[in-house]
Amino acid sequence: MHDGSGRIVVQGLTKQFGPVTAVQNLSFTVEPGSVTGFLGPNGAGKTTTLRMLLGLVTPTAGTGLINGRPFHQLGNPARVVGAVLEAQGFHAKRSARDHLRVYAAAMGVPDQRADQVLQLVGLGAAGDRKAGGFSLGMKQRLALATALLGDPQVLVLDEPANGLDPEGIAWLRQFLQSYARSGRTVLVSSHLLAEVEQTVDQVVIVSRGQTMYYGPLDNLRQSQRSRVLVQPSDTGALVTALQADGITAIEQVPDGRIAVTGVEAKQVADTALKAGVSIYGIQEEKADLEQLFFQLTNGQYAAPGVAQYPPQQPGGGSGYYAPPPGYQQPGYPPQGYQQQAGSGYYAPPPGYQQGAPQGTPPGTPPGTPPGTPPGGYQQQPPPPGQQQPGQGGFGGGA
Ligand SMILES: Nc1ncnc2c1ncn2[C@@H]1O[C@H](COP(=O)(O)OP(=O)(O)OP(=O)(O)O)[C@@H](O)[C@H]1O
Repeated sequence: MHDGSGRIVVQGLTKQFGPVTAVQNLSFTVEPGSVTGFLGPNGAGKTTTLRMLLGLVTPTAGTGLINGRPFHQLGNPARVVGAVLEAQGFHAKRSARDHLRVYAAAMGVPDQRADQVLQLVGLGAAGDRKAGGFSLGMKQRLALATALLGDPQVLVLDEPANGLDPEGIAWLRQFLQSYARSGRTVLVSSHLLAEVEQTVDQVVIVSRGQTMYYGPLDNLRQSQRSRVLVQPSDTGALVTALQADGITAIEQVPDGRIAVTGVEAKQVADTALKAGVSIYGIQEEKADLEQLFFQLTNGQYAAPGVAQYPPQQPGGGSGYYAPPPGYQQPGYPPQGYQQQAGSGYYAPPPGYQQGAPQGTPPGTPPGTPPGTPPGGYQQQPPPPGQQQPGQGGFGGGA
């Protein structure tokens, strides 16, 4: 019926709702044994993608496969895929245990499994309580318990941290990681990078229905480029001197300082000294991951207090303003990621790809060295020793 690989393959998925392109040519692969974060701001197309993957929405184009099959060809899909799209739909007057027993019967697993999954999600003491009286966080846990009933090989969760308190979020992190470490596949969406940052092995970052980054979070982290903020006695003279030294990624920040990207403070200070320019203040600054996420998803430079300037015109005018690292003009493809040397200032962060062209799905495995060019992303061959459904020992099985 299916290949038992536990792999999710999204290939060229597209969904058009009338004039709205909710998802556009999205491609990625989620391997077993890993947690993949599916990240993007509100309206980016995450839920629509998950709904297509789970057979709830018909794609306009492309495919979403689990174990090599579309969802509706999985046979007893609840035994293969556990999914939570929203923590709703509980009968308010039914106890958590009874709710789970109804689902257990429908998918052919024994009643006792209800108590097992209640324990698993930390609701062991709340089994007799009516779901209608549950907090949002408890409903999230109950929804997760429902998804776990069939001891599925693949977990697909849409914003599972919504409504969870910090302790609940910490618990969820640990839970998802151990689930993946047992050889299962976990795909979890969020609009907050910080929420999943400590959990995920790789991320698919989407914006306006398109892939903005796909790869290990570490690669994105290592792509952060520092810049030097400097307060010179003579801005024009320092800029000229820097340019003469071949340093062209320079911008002005609103407080009057200039920001120089891709160099160390010492280099800027040495150039200033050579040019007879005094330095009144100098500081190295590193963009954090959250800023990179904003850049990728909003097309805006998110650092507070930093103005956006048009790209430098070769040889033209005052000509020393350049966009900050990673800056993207609104629209697509983003303009901020261009070649590093020569005409442009910015390299794409490792893993960045332009719209995931159909037929060449990316598939960089965790651990790919930083700096791997987008062209290096290829679909991975099946890893050896794939877990078969029902194996893996997490949660005891049904
Ligand atoms: N059934 C529908 N009919 C029309 N438009 C839709 C439908 N479902 C989603 N959309 C639109 O598709 C786009 C993507 O929505 P989607 O819910 O997939 O985004 P999302 O990333 O999950 O956002 P959120 O984090 O807010 O849930 C939005 O512009 C949304 O309005």
